[in-house]
Amino acid sequence: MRILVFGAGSLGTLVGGLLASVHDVTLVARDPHAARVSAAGLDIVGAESAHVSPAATTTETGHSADLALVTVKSFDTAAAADALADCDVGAVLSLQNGLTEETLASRLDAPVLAGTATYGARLVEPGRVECTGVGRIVLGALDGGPDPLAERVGKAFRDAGLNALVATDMPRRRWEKLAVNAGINAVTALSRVENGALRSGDANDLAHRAARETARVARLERVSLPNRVAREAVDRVVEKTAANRSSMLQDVAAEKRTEVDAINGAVVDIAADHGFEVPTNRTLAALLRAWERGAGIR
Ligand SMILES: NC(=O)C1=CN([C@@H]2O[C@H](COP(=O)(O)OP(=O)(O)OC[C@H]3O[C@@H](n4cnc5c(N)ncnc54)[C@H](O)[C@@H]3O)[C@@H](O)[C@H]2O)C=CC1
Ligand SMILES: CC(C)(CO)C(=O)C(=O)O
Repeated sequence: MRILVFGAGSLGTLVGGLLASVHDVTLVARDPHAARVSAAGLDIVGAESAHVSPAATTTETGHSADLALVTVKSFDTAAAADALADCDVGAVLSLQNGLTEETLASRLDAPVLAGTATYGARLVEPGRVECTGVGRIVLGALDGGPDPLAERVGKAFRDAGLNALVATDMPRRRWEKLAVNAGINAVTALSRVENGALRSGDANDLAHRAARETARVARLERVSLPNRVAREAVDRVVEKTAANRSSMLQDVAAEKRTEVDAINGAVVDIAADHGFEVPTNRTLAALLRAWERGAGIR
């Protein structure tokens, strides 16, 4: 399969690099990473290890591929979609956090698949990516149901040794992941704690409230996600990732823009479309945006 990875930073480089053992992969990245991969190949280290040689370029448009993986941060999704609109791609799959597929689908002709990724990835230096945890990629039709295209993509991922599952209930899975991110990311980022600090007490209560509101908005969107399931998902992920610093905490620590708009912000916006108020998500989003403005990155 000819696969274009749009936005090869940490996750895109890891997944694209693993896919390159079997498929024809092109990483769209920024220099010096793109130049280094072109010149000397890519080292994958950590929980996965390989040396592979995908193509790498900073050119964003004019590509032709069977599949485009979108792995930019959520706030770069619209720009990525506009660049992909000037490519010839058979399908698009987002592995991003937050609700980004709608942005892609509204700007692109190609079918857009939904995806979630729990692999851990860190770009250590140009040309070198660390797999910090072997997770799973789940993908499927954006509106749910069986999908032959998703099956082909899932097989292509498994052929390259990736742990990939094709699911027929992506709407529920996306909203459950959103509830987990809405509950964990903002709370850990604002209080500067590891995920495990959300096991109990006020922080656990706050994470549950954000997740419960997200589940309620999911149901307004006709996605069946009971409050209990969302709360339990938060607790399960907190337990499993207790020693992790959430991606949003890492962004705040590095004084980088966060994905709050596509997580708590998306919950607020979609709730508002239904005339519904989500005070916990609104407060978390407002605090993070205030921090971003104060840090001069918004
Ligand atoms: N890193 C991880 O372990 C995981 C990340 N995710 C999600 O995956 C998405 C990506 O995360 P990361 O890889 O960590 O972020 P990242 O910031 O390391 O990678 C994004 C890359 O896209 C590049 N980019 C943006 N616009 C571009 C353009 N127009 N042309 C070329 N390159 C462009 C940036 O330079 C950056 O290197 C996020 O939504 C994140 O939440 C999900 C699961 C795990
Ligand atoms: C699941 C969780 C919360 C793990 O840290 C995550 O997705 C993130 O940090 O963005």
